[in-house]
Amino acid sequence: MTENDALNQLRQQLNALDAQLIPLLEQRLAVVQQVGNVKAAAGLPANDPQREQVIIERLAQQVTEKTFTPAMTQIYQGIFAAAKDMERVIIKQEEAK
Ligand SMILES: C=C(O[C@@H]1C=C(C(=O)O)C=C[C@H]1O)C(=O)O
Repeated sequence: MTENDALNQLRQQLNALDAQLIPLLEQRLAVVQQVGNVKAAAGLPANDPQREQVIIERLAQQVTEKTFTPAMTQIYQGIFAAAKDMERVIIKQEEAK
């Protein structure tokens, strides 16, 4: 197998994994949208660092390959940032009403 074949095969594995991840991330964003609606109604801020800390600690327990923990934490920090941006849009829309 050439190096190019190996790269293509690995990228196909990534494509298959992404095909599983994307619908799950979409489901997560749909729940985040609902959280944004609840926070907007309750006057709560998007950012909840304590809750994020709990998620980060749980993922550190769940990750079986411990050398992946920093990368996984980084991924989740990106997820939190995107979630909070979405929530802030919802909260702002509610405040403008
Ligand atoms: C979704 C929430 O809002 C924010 C986003 C989080 C997330 O994406 O899991 C966690 C905490 C909050 O900073 C929440 O408060 O549960």
